[in-house]
Amino acid sequence: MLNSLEQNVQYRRSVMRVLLLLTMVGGVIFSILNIYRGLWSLAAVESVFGLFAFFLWHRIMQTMHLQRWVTIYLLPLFSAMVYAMYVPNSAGSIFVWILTIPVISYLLMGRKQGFWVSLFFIISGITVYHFRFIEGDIAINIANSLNIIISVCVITSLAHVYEVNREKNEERLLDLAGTDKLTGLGNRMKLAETFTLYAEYAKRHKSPLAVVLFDLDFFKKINDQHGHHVGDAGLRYIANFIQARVRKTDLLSRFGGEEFALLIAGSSEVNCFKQVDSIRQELADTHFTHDDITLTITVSAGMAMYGKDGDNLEALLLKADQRLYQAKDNGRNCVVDSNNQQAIEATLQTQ
Ligand SMILES: Nc1nc2c(ncn2[C@@H]2O[C@H](COP(=O)(O)OP(=O)(O)OP(=O)(O)O)[C@@H](O)[C@H]2O)c(=O)[nH]1
Repeated sequence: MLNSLEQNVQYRRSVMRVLLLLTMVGGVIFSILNIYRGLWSLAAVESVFGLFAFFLWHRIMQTMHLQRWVTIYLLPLFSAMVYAMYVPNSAGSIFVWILTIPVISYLLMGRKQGFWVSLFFIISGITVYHFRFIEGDIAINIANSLNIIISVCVITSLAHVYEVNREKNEERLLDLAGTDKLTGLGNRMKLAETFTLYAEYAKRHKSPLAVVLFDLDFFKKINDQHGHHVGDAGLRYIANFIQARVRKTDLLSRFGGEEFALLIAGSSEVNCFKQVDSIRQELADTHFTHDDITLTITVSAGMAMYGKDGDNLEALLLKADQRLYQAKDNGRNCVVDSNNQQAIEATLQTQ
């Protein structure tokens, strides 16, 4: 599953590909036409853009610096559109290309940059158009100017509204893709995305980051004895219970069937252990009631620390999972971290 950043990049790569193809075809056709008309400078600019588009054709699908290439390509392209109107003997119909600027810049640069780039080149385009093509009858000039300004406003507004809605829909879809339906918590995708950000921060600031795996004890019994709907309610109850006892910056996600993963950022190992253990203890002391059935649900947990136990999510989850299994072997309803791991191993061996 793609994260939000990658999703946006893929979409822009496809739009850029279409633009490059059109520029290559347009570059060839218009440079031949302009050579024929004796507009050498314009023909040279168009040929250069055709070649530039050809150069970018494969690169744009692989580059890590997509936005940089988009900017390097679009700013001279829009300048060339304005320049094409300025060249003596060029056709007034070139102005229709100016109308494509808001659509192209919103699609490729997003809402904010797209707006400013559109504004700058549209104003430049209109100014050059008036300077080159508007003369004679005042009434016709006013009508021409109004036509141009209104059509530019319509296209820019539509591009703006489209991009705002597209961004919102994309955000909503990614939100849904990262949410577990039963509990409303984040899922594995959300966990992986958040871990990437938190790990980057932890590395840079040398601050602690813990990965905790919780697993409900004897959960199968609850399903078997009281039905799946009670099991589901139990999962929601545990999700809310833990969520209410962690900080807003901690991320609780549903990792699998009856497993939850918790990322705790900025707390030392000792403090994380205390926090997780107090959640476990409080849960064991609390009753859960659903459909007149009252139960006590307990959890076992395994904890791993970024840096000490690994520097990627897979390694940390593996370590936390091993400790979770030790907690299960140790009789359940307990938390295992690197500090009590050896003591537990020793106890288990002497048994
Ligand atoms: N109600 C419900 N049950 C689920 C869901 N996902 C997984 N389960 C159940 O969770 C249970 C997990 O059982 P086990 O893996 O045997 O673990 P356990 O019974 O909790 O025992 P220990 O983990 O060893 O303490 C299975 O019965 C699954 O059907 C879910 O979304 N809803």
